[in-house]
Amino acid sequence: MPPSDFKRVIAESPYVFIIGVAGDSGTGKTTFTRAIREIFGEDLVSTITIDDYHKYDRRERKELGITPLVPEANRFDLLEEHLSDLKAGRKIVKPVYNHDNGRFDPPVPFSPTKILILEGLHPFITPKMRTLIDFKLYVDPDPDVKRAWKIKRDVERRGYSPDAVEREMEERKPDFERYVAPQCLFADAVIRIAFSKYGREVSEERNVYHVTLCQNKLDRSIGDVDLSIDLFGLLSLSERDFMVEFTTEDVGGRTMGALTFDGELNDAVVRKLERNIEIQTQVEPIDLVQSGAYLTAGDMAQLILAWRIINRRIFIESAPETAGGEQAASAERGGCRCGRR
Ligand SMILES: Nc1ncnc2c1ncn2[C@@H]1O[C@H](COP(=O)(O)OP(=O)(O)OP(=O)(O)O)[C@@H](O)[C@H]1O
Ligand SMILES: O=C(CO)[C@H](O)[C@H](O)COP(=O)(O)O
Repeated sequence: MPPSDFKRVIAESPYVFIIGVAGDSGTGKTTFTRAIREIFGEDLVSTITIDDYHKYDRRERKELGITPLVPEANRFDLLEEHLSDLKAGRKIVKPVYNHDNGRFDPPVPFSPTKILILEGLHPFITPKMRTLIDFKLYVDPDPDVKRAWKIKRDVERRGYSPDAVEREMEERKPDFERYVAPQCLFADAVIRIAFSKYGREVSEERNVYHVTLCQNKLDRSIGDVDLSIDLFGLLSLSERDFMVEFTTEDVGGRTMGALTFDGELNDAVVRKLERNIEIQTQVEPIDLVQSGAYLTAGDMAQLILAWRIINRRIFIESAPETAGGEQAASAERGGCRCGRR
């Protein structure tokens, strides 16, 4: 199938492709799937947050003295049932957890779309969930980045005080290490985020981070989307710092390809990249960057990741029997946390 046909093929196919995004609260799960939502649009993509499958409300968790990170505090049996239904094209009635008041709202009907993003603390926790998910992403910011994002978000949007957020993060840490972090062993891609090597203020003021995308090798490359540009020429023209590096990294005993970006690319580079993608995929220009603005390392990682996910989806179309299989990684590799902590 030529790459330019992929959007139509996905729209017409009965296959429900599930993207699982794992990571702690406020770690960028929604942010890093933005390109996918922008490319395919609301008709084709919907999102389920696993928070909706908490077993207890906030008050009950407090009384029981457990965090939402403990698997028993969640209804994974119901989530498995719902994922199976959605995968088979059936509607579900989904619970709703309300972060504003810490209680459950009435359940809502939810219809399957051709691309379903499942994001939360535990998307890869059970073998059945791992089998149902077609592409697994683990988002892994450095602890200091995670702290800064979480405080900003929870103070500004969820009404907590900075002290309360810090305290909660400390309390959650053991459960995070025990139940959430090991899931990176099952991921097809791991995104690591650190403050920019060009200075923390560059991150805080301009959203520029040092982003590494660790990836499994491709099933089979459709490889025809040429993201290549005359990097040296363009970087020489670039008004701001930008770096790109390719190495390999050990992720829980697996060797993954690691593509790192840091800094910003200016308008000329962005337009050329967008034009390349547009010509080769026939998708609308991906408006990640406003005119005259800069493409950050994080935007770049999103684009590559989006293309990687599309690649996996197309592979399934041509070899459906291989879909949803357990990845090579196994929790038995034991204890390792993405090989870096
Ligand atoms: N790449 C990024 N660059 C800058 N800030 C970011 C980035 N990713 C996340 N953030 C910050 O962290 C906050 C949370 O991000 P996001 O909503 O993507 O996380 P999440 O993991 O989906 O959170 P949750 O599951 O708890 O809703 C954002 O509001 C933003 O302030
Ligand atoms: O880990 C989380 C996922 O976002 C939240 O802490 C969990 O969903 C509970 O939410 P709240 O703190 O609003 O009661």
